[in-house]
Amino acid sequence: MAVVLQAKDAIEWAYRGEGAVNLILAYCGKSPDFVGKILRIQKVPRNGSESENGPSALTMHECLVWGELEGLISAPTREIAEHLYVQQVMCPLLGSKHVDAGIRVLVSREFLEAVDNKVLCQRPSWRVDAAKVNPLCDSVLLVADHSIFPHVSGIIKDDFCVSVEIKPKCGFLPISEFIAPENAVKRSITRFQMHQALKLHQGKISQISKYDPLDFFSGSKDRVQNAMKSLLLTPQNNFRVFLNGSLIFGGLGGGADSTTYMVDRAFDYALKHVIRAEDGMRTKYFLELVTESVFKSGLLNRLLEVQKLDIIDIEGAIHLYYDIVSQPCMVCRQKGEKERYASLHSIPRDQSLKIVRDYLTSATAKDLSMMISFNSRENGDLESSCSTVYLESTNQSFDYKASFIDLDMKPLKKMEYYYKLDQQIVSCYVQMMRAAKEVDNRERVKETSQIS
Ligand SMILES: O=P(O)(O)O[C@@H]1[C@@H](OP(=O)(O)O)[C@H](OP(=O)(O)O)[C@H](O)[C@H](OP(=O)(O)O)[C@H]1OP(=O)(O)O
Ligand SMILES: Nc1ncnc2c1ncn2[C@@H]1O[C@H](COP(=O)(O)OP(=O)(O)OP(=O)(O)O)[C@@H](O)[C@H]1O
Ligand SMILES: [Zn+2]
Repeated sequence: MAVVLQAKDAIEWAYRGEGAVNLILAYCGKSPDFVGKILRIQKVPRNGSESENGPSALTMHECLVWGELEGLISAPTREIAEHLYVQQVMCPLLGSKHVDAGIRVLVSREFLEAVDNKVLCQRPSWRVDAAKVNPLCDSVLLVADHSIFPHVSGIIKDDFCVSVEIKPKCGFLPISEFIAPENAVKRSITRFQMHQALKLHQGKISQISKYDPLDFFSGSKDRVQNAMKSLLLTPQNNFRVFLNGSLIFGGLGGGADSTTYMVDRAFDYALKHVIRAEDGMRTKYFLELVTESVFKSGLLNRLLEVQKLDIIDIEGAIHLYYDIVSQPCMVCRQKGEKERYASLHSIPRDQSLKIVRDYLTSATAKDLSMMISFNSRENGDLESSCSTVYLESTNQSFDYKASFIDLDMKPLKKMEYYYKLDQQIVSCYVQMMRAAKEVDNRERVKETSQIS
């Protein structure tokens, strides 16, 4: 008999965090069906009406793009279609060992309302203002809790588990021939770095991140280590650390400017049950441990391949989008350069569909996060289904498990937004660089005139 979570069950679920689209609850009860799991519950924007945002299946054009997936066209709701997407697209690409697609659990409206009320005071206020739990969902996702350590028997071991969450963002520079000459900077500066300038300008962050995705994906241990140090200095929504499921570093509830993290000594101290080292040294060794496991897992090579399914950049893919939705191409119209993109507008439909499908898959891969959980291996621990990593600095071995989370399908209609955002990011960056150069020049002129 299928379980349907009721209002009374809400007490056993505690707020864990959230992103823009989903609310995450961790199980704190005793039912073996739920121990070690989280619930991923869809939210709905407060400014949208319930019926507009209630469960609906894919659009007609999305069915064209994703129609080859088994059961997709007949999927009665978007949630079911998205679940199929994770199972059939993202799992094979990223490796089923690293993805828990989860199972759908039925919920009553009363359960969703009870949860919404219960977690209200724990959520960041700007997230509360933006969205609430979608009361119209009839099911939610039950997924493994990657912030605690899984064990062979399914039983959670009674010791310390530390886990990191990293949102690496796009790890390569585009080389598409369709990038307009005025946007050539995209070939040499990462989208992440340029986006930082826009976020700063919009007041979404107070400081530019020191993190460079190219370091993280470089394949060089020193550069990965560098990326880890930068994440520690400016975590934003790219870096979090949990101890036994509780956040000990990084911002709760996502968002770009996280400031609610432990700093320096407190974080170092919190690691004392995990990293055997003197005060002040644990953070450094912990970063070494993460670097080592990121390296050993080979996860980034795989992720980069999926990100690189975006071969012609949004500046190319947008033209195919307009063909798929049978609308006049707004970009060609706006640019008045029809000839330049004529080759794109004349490719066979099945190829357009594949390129856009790959673009959207890549968009998921550019936005997902990875979680790596660690459990110290004691001498007596013989049996382990996990990979192990050795931390030379402290002479400790750890079991670790690496997983990807947030593998949502990106809506096809977001293509227009992606194009606009891309142009906005580049133009803001170019303007900021120009302004910085002018200031620089003025200072130089001033210095020269002072000397002479
Ligand atoms: O466009 P980006 O790179 O800002 O990515 C968005 C993320 O912003 P950030 O990583 O902070 O820059 C954004 O993250 P936050 O809400 O800022 O934590 C979302 O992940 C968004 O995806 P979706 O709309 O929830 O499906 C993300 O949108 P997608 O581009 O992945 O659709
Ligand atoms: N399986 C999991 N195990 C442990 N923690 C998780 C899991 N899934 C999500 N979380 C936590 O909840 C947070 C929000 O989850 P998620 O990224 O899935 O939300 P989202 O709304 O889809 O995000 P986005 O804003 O990127 O669209 C994550 O950053 C992570 O800290
Ligand atoms: Zn066009």
